[in-house]
Amino acid sequence: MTSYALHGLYAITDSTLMPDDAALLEQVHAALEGGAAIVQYRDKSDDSARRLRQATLLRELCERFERPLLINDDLDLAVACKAHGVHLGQTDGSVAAARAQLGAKAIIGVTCHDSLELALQARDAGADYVAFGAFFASQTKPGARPAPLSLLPQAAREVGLPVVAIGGISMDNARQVIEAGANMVAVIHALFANADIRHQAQQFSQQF
Ligand SMILES: Cc1ncc(COP(=O)(O)OP(=O)(O)O)c(N)n1
Ligand SMILES: Cc1ncsc1CCOP(=O)(O)O
Ligand SMILES: [Mg+2]
Repeated sequence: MTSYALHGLYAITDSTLMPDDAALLEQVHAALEGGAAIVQYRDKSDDSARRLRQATLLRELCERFERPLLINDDLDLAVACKAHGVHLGQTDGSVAAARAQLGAKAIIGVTCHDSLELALQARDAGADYVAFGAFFASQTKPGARPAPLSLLPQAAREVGLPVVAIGGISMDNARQVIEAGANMVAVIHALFANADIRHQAQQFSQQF
């Protein structure tokens, strides 16, 4: 069981929008000031030294705000940088392995695409939240499998875990997924491509 609130804006980093350490830290700092409840380090590069350095810097920054840092895809990196959790896609490893490595208090999230069945499996395996999407067209991941809004009320009723909505979430549609049952909105482009990240984070956070 985690002691962090799994509710509100879930900010996910993007190495193209944050090309170096300074930009990464400045942009995530602004998102935290604006009220982001959770941060995920998502970096698809194979530069392991940079990944460990940046993840460690972000974990220290998040701790100053008393917010959790999760690592996307990479359990070993999560362990190495002492992150507060990990986000696992369907091919990113098991919840059991993550729990064994990270401990009982870690936050483990699982991608469930458009499938309630995958969410029930993730819950039974010990996940702390489930993530569905893409609900809208995503600039960051244009090929992401679409998910219908009708999944959210079902998931809120049947899974019994906090629910994350992801994929093309913007200030124009965040209310739709929240009203349908999402406890968190995971956002990349509409947050970090904005000229005023702090204000944008405030706007998203105020939707809850
Ligand atoms: C909060 C959250 N939800 C879903 C994802 C997507 O994870 P995955 O399907 O493994 O895809 P990649 O992000 O690894 O491309 C996520 N990262 N975070
Ligand atoms: C990682 C991921 N998984 C489904 S959509 C997506 C990208 C979300 O980014 P954006 O908020 O820019 O659409
Ligand atoms: Mg993944």
